[in-house]
Amino acid sequence: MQTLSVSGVSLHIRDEGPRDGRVLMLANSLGTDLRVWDALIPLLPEGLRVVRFDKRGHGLSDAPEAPYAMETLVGDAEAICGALGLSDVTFVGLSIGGLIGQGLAVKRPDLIRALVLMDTAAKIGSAEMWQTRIDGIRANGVASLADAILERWFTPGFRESDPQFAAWKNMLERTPLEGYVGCCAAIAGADLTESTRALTLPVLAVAGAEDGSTPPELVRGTAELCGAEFALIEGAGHIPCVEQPAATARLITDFLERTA
Ligand SMILES: O=C(O)CCC(=O)CC(=O)O
Repeated sequence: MQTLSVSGVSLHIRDEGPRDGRVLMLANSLGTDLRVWDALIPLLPEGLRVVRFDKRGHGLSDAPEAPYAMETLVGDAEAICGALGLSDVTFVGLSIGGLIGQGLAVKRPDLIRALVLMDTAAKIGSAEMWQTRIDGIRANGVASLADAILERWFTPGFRESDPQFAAWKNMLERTPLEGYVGCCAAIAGADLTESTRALTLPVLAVAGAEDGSTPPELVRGTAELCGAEFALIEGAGHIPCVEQPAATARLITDFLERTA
C-alpha cells in the first residue's frame, strides 16, 4: 500500500506498471474509491504505468473536515504527479474526477498529454441542488440517499442481478460523511465552462447511455465546448468502468493509440 502526504493529508495511491510506461492517471467519482477501476485495468494495453488514487475524504485517504475546494482537489492530483515524477499524463476522470482532470489540464498543461472525460461535465448540477444534498447527508447520513444515488449509478439490470452490487452499495454507504460533503461542496463551487472551452489538448468524452447523474446530453455539451470526441457506452449508468469495463477499455485503448 502506498500513501502520500499532501499538506498534512494522507492520500492513498496505487502506482502500477513499468516506471517508463506511458502514464495513465485515473480519478474516480463522488462516493467511490479506486476499486472502481479494478475490472478495467486488466483490459487496457500492456506496458502502461497506471496511477490511481483515493481523493481526500474517500477510500483509504484521510477525510479532513468539509468543505473542500476544487482547487484543493486539483492541487492533490498535481502533488501526486510531482511526488511520483509523472509527466506526459493521459488523465481519465470520472465525474468529479473529470472536473479534477479539467482543472489540472488548465493549471498544468505541461503535465497532461490527453484527457478522457468520463460521465462528467464542466459544471455538474447547481449550487442549490448540492446544498440540498449536503443538508440531507448532514441530517441523515450518506446511507439515507444511497438508493437514489445507486439508481443514477447503475442500470436496473445491474442493480437487480449483479453479484457485486451489494459491495458497491457498501462502498458508497461507508464513504466518510465529511469526505462526501466536502466533495459535494467542491462540485457545487466548480464552473469550469470558460477554462474548459479554452483547452487545446486531445479530449475524449464518454457517457453511459443510462447515466442519471451526468446524462449523456450534459457530457456531450462539455465535449462540444472543447472540441472533444464523444462516445456513448450502451448498458451503463454513471460508472461505465464498473458496468461495461470491456467497452470502456476499448474506447480508452483506441484513444491511447490515436494520441500515441
Ligand atoms: O459522481 C460524481 O462525482 C458527482 C455526480 C453525482 O451527482 C453522482 C451522484 O449521482 O451521486
